Amino acid sequence: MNLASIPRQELPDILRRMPKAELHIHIEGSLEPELIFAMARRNGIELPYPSVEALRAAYAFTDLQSFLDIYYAGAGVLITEEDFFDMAWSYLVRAREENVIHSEIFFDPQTHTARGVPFAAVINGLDRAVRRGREELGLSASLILCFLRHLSEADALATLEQALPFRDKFIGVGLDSGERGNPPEKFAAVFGRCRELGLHLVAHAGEEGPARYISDALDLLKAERIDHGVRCLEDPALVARLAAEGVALTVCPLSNVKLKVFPELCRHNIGELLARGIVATINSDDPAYFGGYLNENFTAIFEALPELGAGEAYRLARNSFEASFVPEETRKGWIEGLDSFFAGCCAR
Ligand code: HPA
Ligand SMILES: [Zn+2]
Repeated sequence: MNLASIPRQELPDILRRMPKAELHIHIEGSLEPELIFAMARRNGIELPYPSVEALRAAYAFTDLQSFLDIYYAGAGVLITEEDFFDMAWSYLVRAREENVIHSEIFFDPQTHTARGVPFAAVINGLDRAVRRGREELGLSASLILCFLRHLSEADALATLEQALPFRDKFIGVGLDSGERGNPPEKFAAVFGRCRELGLHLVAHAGEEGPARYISDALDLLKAERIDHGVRCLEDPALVARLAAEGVALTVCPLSNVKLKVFPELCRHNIGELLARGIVATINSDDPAYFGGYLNENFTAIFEALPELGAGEAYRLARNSFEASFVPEETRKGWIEGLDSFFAGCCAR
């Protein structure tokens, strides 16, 4: 397969059409302003914004915390099982249109249970959408429960207890929310317990927090993947370790620019991460808030970085399958499908 023979102008179309997995999407971050207004109306909730446009105009973030404030406020319209179903279904339909064939979806139960929404309403709504997605869209999807790191470990442990009766409805746990001042070690005990339970483990680290949080997430939490992780380049020994151990990073280019992790897309380090042999992937994070779903993240970053070509497109899609939590056989089948897709592109 001579990927170098593929002309650069064909890349946007190839990026959109190629099969891929998404491994870093917060389902609450897929809640579009239109859906926020529809749910507020049907649940009798008054929003502090007069219109969809006014709400969208408020999406001018200066950092992670300024985003989280508005993201948690938006999630306040989610009340019933139906709301959680509708949110997830709308994401899955969109993902299918973008040729996402597998998605590992984060959800933040504490954002909802703290408001009195039953845990069962959250997970049953999401699970119903995931199952319908498999059946009707042919899209493989699973759920990852995230603990909010600005809350206590005791709160995370209590959330895990609430989740255990639904153990078959999620495949792993993650760690999200404000990173600064909430280091991985704060959650070592709850991650230890999740590990004993056979859950997959991931953690946000090295988005706003230092490179040290990435190594601590690996050593103290035994995280199998790192969400974001882009600040690893500040520590050359860590970069060598990530590459040698094949630790995947779920990178989110549009999110990184909106939250000022990088000043502009053309300054993003995804090209360098790949060049150093890191298993990097592209993801949307919170697409309703950051200006694009998965394909928009791909096309925008490829347009911004001249060092990304067809070889990198193939590598990123392949990494997304290799880093996914599906059985080896499934992964192999998807990679064969990807190989045929790219062989077709070379032959044209
Ligand atoms: O990018 C993120 N970082 C931390 N917490 C989050 N919750 C939703 N998106 C994010
Ligand atoms: Zn995230």
